[in-house]
Amino acid sequence: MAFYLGIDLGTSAVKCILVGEDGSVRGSRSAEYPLLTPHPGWAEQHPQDWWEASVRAIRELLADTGVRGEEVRGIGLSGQMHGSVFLDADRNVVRPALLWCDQRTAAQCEWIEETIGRERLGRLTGNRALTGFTAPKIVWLRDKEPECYARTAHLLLPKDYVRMKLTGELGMDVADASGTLLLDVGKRAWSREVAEAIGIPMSWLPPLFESNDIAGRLLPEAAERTGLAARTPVVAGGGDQACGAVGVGVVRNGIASVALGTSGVVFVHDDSYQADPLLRLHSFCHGVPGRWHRMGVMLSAGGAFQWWKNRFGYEELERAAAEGRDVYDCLTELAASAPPGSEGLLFLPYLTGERTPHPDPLARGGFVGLNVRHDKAHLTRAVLEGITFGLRDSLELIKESGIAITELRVNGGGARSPFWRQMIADIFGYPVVTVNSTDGPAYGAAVMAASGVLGRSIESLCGEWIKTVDRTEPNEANRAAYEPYYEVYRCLYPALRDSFRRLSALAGQ
Ligand SMILES: Nc1ncnc2c1ncn2[C@@H]1O[C@H](COP(=O)(O)OP(=O)(O)O)[C@@H](O)[C@H]1O
Ligand SMILES: O=C(CO)[C@@H](O)[C@H](O)COP(=O)(O)O
Repeated sequence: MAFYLGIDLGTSAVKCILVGEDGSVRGSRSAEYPLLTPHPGWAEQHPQDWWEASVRAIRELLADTGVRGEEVRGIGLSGQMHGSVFLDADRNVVRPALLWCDQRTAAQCEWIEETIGRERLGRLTGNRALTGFTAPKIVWLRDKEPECYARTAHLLLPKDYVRMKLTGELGMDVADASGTLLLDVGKRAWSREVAEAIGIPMSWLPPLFESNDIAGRLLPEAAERTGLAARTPVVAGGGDQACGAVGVGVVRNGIASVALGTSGVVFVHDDSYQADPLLRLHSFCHGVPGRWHRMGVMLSAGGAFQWWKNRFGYEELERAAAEGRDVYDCLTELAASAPPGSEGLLFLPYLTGERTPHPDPLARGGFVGLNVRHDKAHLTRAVLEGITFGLRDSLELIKESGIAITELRVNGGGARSPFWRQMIADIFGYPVVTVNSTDGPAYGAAVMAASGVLGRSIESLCGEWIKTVDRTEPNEANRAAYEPYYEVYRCLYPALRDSFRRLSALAGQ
């Protein structure tokens, strides 16, 4: 049988899956790597760690499944977006990569918008300068580490580094390149005008591909390390949001997806290029050739729930260990014992700053409305509700743009929870659908590989391989109960914005 390997280079781990030619998943394997936070608000990783973890996960996956290297006919890559991999002329890593969730570049974003002009930047790239994006990271390097800047000769995004180790080739797909702020998203080509305006050498920017283009073939040394066959085709792949959307079949107008990973994303497909006139949503190329998408991105969605579990979920951790259950399931069970609205308690999930709809690295979290009746169940439910209200903000921007949505498909770790899926259906007011492929971005990367190797369209493979398995309808009583809470939630950030700034200054952040 022929198999396609999907590699998703996440923020905490790389996940590799093998998909058979009928679309079924034969097996998956993950390998973790550390996240470095040398200063508050900074987030870095060593590209070499990504490569070593990928080698380990692929080897173990082949051993677990008994699939032979020669049976893998194509490889596709998905990855955390925006991270800056700086390479010297010999393709050695110059310094650890700055990641999508790194917040150090507020001054550089301001400088870029002043230098180019926000309106002109929007016209050229479809987007604003946001702290997570790649171009501000390059400007930061020039400002703060001029020796590293002087040694740099090539720029890649995280998964492109792994592809370079697999194939020896430099390259980037237009979906992931959209998050650099250096791409003319409408034309699917580098924007010389932007690069020159902010002084980024065009020679640093690699060749561009569509996600299902074959961007190289496996090197003999990479074949030896991974157990795959030399010369196996490797497609360009895409950023994890585009791959995740393909992985749940969001490849035509009308279907939106909600990704509950560390970040939280509401994603809609666009047949043609449509930038958000006010630049509140990200407007990017899709992983489907000749298609685009818009999305709103929350920085801490699943990440805020993970924080709650790590800091306050010790009883549930113990119970989960004793009963052989998932700690998140114990926490959602606890949350379900409080009513919608958590009896007057709201949670703001901006624990690592925010992007959509409040592009503010200094935004912070909080519980508002606490009273003596509240216990851990209320607080846990409020955390999930606050994250979901934050995602609803992105949905509202999408609706304001006139995009008609008929169905929401969920992916990411949070989508495993039926309780959270019901909450999304109730707060968003749309049916929430899960599909047979639960491996999200890694599955989308495998679809891209099959598309490139077989010469079939991504849409037709999605149509054949991806099926609905569960549908959660909104509960009208809950929906009505949530609505007034959402109205209050929306007022909180504007009211607290200045206090967040003062608190960040007091904490030296
Ligand atoms: N059973 C579950 N119930 C609810 N949320 C969950 C569950 N399992 C995982 N999660 C959430 O999903 C997040 C991880 O999602 P994942 O897609 O693996 O993230 P990433 O790719 O960013 O590492 C966790 O931080 C947690 O918030
Ligand atoms: O910054 C973005 C999208 O713009 C994030 O989606 C990152 O690409 C990684 O997110 P997780 O998959 O780790 O949540």
